[in-house]
Amino acid sequence: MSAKNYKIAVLAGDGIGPEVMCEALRVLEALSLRYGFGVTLSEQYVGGAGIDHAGKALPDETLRACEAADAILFGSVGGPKWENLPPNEQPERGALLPLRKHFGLYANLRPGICLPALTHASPVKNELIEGGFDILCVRELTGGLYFGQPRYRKEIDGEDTAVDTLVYRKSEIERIARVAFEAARGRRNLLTSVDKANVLTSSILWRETILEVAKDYPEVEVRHMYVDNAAMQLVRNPQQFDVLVTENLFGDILSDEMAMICGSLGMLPSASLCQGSKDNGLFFGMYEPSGGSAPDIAGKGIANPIAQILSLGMLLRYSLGETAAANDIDRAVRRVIDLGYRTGDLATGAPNEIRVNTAAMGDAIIAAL
Ligand SMILES: NC(=O)C1=CN([C@@H]2O[C@H](COP(=O)(O)OP(=O)(O)OC[C@H]3O[C@@H](n4cnc5c(N)ncnc54)[C@H](O)[C@@H]3O)[C@@H](O)[C@H]2O)C=CC1
Ligand SMILES: CC(C)CC(=O)C(=O)O
Ligand SMILES: [Mg+2]
Repeated sequence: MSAKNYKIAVLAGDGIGPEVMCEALRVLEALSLRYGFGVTLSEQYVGGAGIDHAGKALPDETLRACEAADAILFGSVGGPKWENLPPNEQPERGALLPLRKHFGLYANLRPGICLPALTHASPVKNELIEGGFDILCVRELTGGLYFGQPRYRKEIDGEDTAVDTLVYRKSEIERIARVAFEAARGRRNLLTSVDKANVLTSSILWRETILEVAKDYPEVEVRHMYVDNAAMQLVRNPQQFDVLVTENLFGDILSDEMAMICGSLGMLPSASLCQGSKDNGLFFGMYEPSGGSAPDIAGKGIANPIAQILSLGMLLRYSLGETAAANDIDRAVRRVIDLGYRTGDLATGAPNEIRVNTAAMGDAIIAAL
């Protein structure tokens, strides 16, 4: 039994964020009792909630709480209420991206696991994914189009014109490549690097750098794939992938596709980790579902809390080193899915399904821990 006390900044955010966060915190409480570790939560406003309560998307107090924490558990931000604000004040550009940049969270791990019992919830033909599949998307998170400068909108030659810049430094590609190769080494030793090297100069550098880093990992087979083909191959034959590494925008898009072929965006967690590890092999990180605030279902109590709960599992594993507790979460989620528990996003109408809302899915997972 450990006698540790961990500090976690909890940023539930907007839309379904608070609803799914509530279930993750109940799971955390159950695990802290089971394993005897203490948790001090600092619950803070972020995103639209930050704007409404403190006048900006990332209030100073929220940032300070994150800086003081061992890890950040994040919900989601954004929604129609705030989308007409100036772009840099909106929840996404005013809070989420600055948090990623501030903490240098360049390595975004998105595990897309299609559990065998969920193949029927996937839009992919079932004969193509019999037995499920397991893909790890390693997305570069602090570079590329989302951060590149210059970025502006102004009148040029009498016409309203907008510019975003896709820029990557070699060192940024190299460090994400190493994360991906290390991950592949512990899995099926297969790395697919996704780029657009037939068109983009940044992708040519990306591909060259991947090949250079590959020399340090001779046991890992490297495949290169253009992003348009990758989008198609994911629905044609997802089982061909093991680890997939790609730049920020491509990873954003492909990971939503990956989530859906696993059954639902509500299943896909994520870990965003910073450079290097603490002395003990653990990382500072921010953990959040891969999806957004889902305004279309927010406030109804029907969102799937699994992505948030699995994100908590990643936090326990990568930032706190509470491996047994993390394993309990993964096992419990598999068990409730095997037992037939389904929120609306996963339901197919099969006779053995037990339709549940957000809270009841939380109850089922806690009971299965
Ligand atoms: N990390 C974050 O905070 C992110 C925020 N956003 C923001 O979220 C807002 C909505 O964006 P959308 O493009 O609609 O994407 P979204 O990911 O919020 O929703 C897409 C679809 O997936 C469904 N969905 C997502 N999570 C679900 C869950 N846990 N359970 C059941 N269904 C779920 C939604 O109901 C919707 O039909 C926008 O303001 C966007 O900028 C989007 C992505 C990530
Ligand atoms: C606002 C976006 C950059 C967030 C997003 O879509 C993501 O992280 O997947
Ligand atoms: Mg996204």
